[in-house]
Amino acid sequence: MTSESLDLASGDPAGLPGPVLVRGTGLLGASIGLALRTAGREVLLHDPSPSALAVARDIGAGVPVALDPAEVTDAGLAPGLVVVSCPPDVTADVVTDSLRRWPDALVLDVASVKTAVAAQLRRRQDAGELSATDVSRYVGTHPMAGRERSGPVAARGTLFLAAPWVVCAEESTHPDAVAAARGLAEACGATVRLMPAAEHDDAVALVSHLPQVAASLVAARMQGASATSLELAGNGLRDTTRIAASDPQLWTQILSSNAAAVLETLHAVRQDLDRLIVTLEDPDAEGARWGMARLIAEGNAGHARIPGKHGAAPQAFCVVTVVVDDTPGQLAGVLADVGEAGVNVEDLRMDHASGHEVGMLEISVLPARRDELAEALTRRGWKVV
Ligand SMILES: NC(=O)c1ccc[n+]([C@@H]2O[C@H](COP(=O)([O-])OP(=O)(O)OC[C@H]3O[C@@H](n4cnc5c(N)ncnc54)[C@H](O)[C@@H]3O)[C@@H](O)[C@H]2O)c1
Ligand SMILES: O=C(O)C(=O)C[C@]1(C(=O)O)C=C[C@@H](O)C=C1
Repeated sequence: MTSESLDLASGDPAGLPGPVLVRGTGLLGASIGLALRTAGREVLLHDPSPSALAVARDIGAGVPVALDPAEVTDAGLAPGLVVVSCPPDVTADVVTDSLRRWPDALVLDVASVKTAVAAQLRRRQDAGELSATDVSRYVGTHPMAGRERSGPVAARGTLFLAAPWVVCAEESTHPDAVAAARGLAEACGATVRLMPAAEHDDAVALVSHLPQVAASLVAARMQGASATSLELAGNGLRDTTRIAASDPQLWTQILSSNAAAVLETLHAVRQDLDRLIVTLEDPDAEGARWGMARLIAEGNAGHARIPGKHGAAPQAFCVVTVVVDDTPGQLAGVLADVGEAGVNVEDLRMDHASGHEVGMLEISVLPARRDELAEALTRRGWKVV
């Protein structure tokens, strides 16, 4: 089966079955709850951790409910869709429990690796623990958006805006389950990508799991660094290590359930690393400099292929850097003036120079607008560097 061979129901966020019960109210679950609440949907929450549940409720992600179907049905709150957003290693159990507990509901999960969950459900069907009809009410999904932080405190209702949301339907998946997944993704502002689970897992090994491993490996080298060395750290280190702050428990589960595909990418990286090491062992040897240049150039070529903002073709933006005082209101002031200048902000980041009470605000804009914006901000009294 290929991505194209699926003939699936079209999505309509308005047709998303409700209420939506979110099982697992951490980063993903609470973010989905927030996005759906903003879209005016009814969201029910459940999490075995009372504190995760309470925080999700307090930030407005939904209303906690008991898992007792009779109690929930009596209250008129039987879920039309169950979203399983718990750790990968319990996802198949919670999906199975949801299919059994809510025989009229559609069920989907958001775990980062898809073939493992599908295989566990198939085994349960083969063992007679789930019927084919039960399994047809389930579809595996994966929003390609997240953060390096866990738990509902880190949740954002805007997390999924313009992000791809992969839906891995099988031939046996009921079209209503796919339509519900599409409705959920679109209600959260994401863009649906239909893809077989195996193709998805190979893809994320390369574009998500390898970057995590690379960031962790680079950041791990900093453990033994002296304070003096670390004070020199600039954007190079920060850009390459943001996701090194991710949850070790979550990533152990992700990497181990996609081990074969991740291993393939790591072997390729090892070959490149070995190649580089050889050139550096004797940098003056014939061909060594060319070898180094080739590796960096290969990186240039790979980087140029990474899609830009909103999944559009890669585009080089220009950065206007403004020095702002580290005081309340400065950021809002600069942005208001950018708005006044009529220039669209394509990306934004803020850095703090260590030891100085100022921030460096980097405003990415289309190249054609850079000089105009720099002049407009300078005229308004901002220090543009
Ligand atoms: N973190 C990301 O960037 C990201 C992105 C996309 C998808 N995902 C996937 O989303 C899922 C959740 O990840 P997260 O980052 O929100 O993790 P998280 O640690 O922030 O939240 C997980 C929540 O699940 C709860 N939980 C544990 N066991 C449960 C059970 N049996 N039933 C219901 N809830 C249970 C935990 O108490 C916790 O509140 C994972 O499967 C992950 O692979 C994560
Ligand atoms: O941006 C981040 O912090 C992420 O961790 C996001 C990211 C990714 O690699 O893109 C990480 C794992 C998830 O399964 C999906 C998204």
